Amino acid sequence: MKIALLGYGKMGKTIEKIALNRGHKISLKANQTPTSEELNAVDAAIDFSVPHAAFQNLSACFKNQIPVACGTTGWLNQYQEAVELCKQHKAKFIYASNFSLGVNLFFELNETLAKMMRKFEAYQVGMKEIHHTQKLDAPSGTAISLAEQIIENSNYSNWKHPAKNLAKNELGIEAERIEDVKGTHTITYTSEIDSIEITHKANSREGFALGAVLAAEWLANKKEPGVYQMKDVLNTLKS
Ligand SMILES: NC(=O)c1ccc[n+]([C@@H]2O[C@H](COP(=O)([O-])OP(=O)(O)OC[C@H]3O[C@@H](n4cnc5c(N)ncnc54)[C@H](O)[C@@H]3O)[C@@H](O)[C@H]2O)c1
Ligand SMILES: O=C(O)C1=N[C@H](C(=O)O)CCC1
Repeated sequence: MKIALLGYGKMGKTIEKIALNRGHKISLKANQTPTSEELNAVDAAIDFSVPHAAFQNLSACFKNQIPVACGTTGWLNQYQEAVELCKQHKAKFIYASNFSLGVNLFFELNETLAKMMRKFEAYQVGMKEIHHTQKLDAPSGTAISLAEQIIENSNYSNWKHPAKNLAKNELGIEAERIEDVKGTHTITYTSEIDSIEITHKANSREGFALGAVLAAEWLANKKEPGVYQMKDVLNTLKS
């Protein structure tokens, strides 16, 4: 299929390699919001741009009914508005804070662990994410997704970054920036007696890129318009 890459930076370039290997054509590489004319020449769009541009790029896709997979983080204050606009235009949309298979398995592990630990009040939960120094947002989108899963399955009521002066029901998220780190997320349950820790470490950007291409393929083949999740894509691949 013909793909538009909205954002041709580190991720856009990695996605291009994976998409070409899977037989797709990159018809547009844009570092600005695409025009309707540009969008109407493609079958699907993949947005890995910058936080302040994501909503505008998505709106352009929805208005032209171009299926769009969005991996850009740091714009979630406009997510509900994007959902409404997508529905209004009967478009197809997936946002994932993390498209990699490994992190999506880690999400399942995180949810299960949170459910297991819910009744053990002696344990405090902490979260830390580490990314490269060019990252614009903190905490990472993945850390926010992980925190939301824990909050849904525990007595924590909200997350806080930076993780300072935490109230009893606040889950602290620490963020560190180190040259060239692709993405590491650690969740720790600590009591006076011991600690339980789970970590996901991305060794390259290829996992994110493959997941995004799979999501764009899935959306382009999907008949029904709607707002979908990476879970829907992975469930289809499993069956
Ligand atoms: N969901 C995931 O799996 C996942 C994985 C990695 C990165 N990300 C996110 O993807 C985004 C991009 O990451 P990156 O490492 O490629 O960043 P990057 O800075 O290397 O690339 C971003 C690109 O977007 C371009 N850009 C600026 N304004 C634009 C606009 N209006 N329209 C389109 N493009 C525009 C920039 O010129 C740049 O080339 C970030 O938000 C990051 O957090 C998500
Ligand atoms: O490199 C980035 O930037 C990443 N962003 C996503 C996030 O914010 O969670 C996914 C991991 C890499």
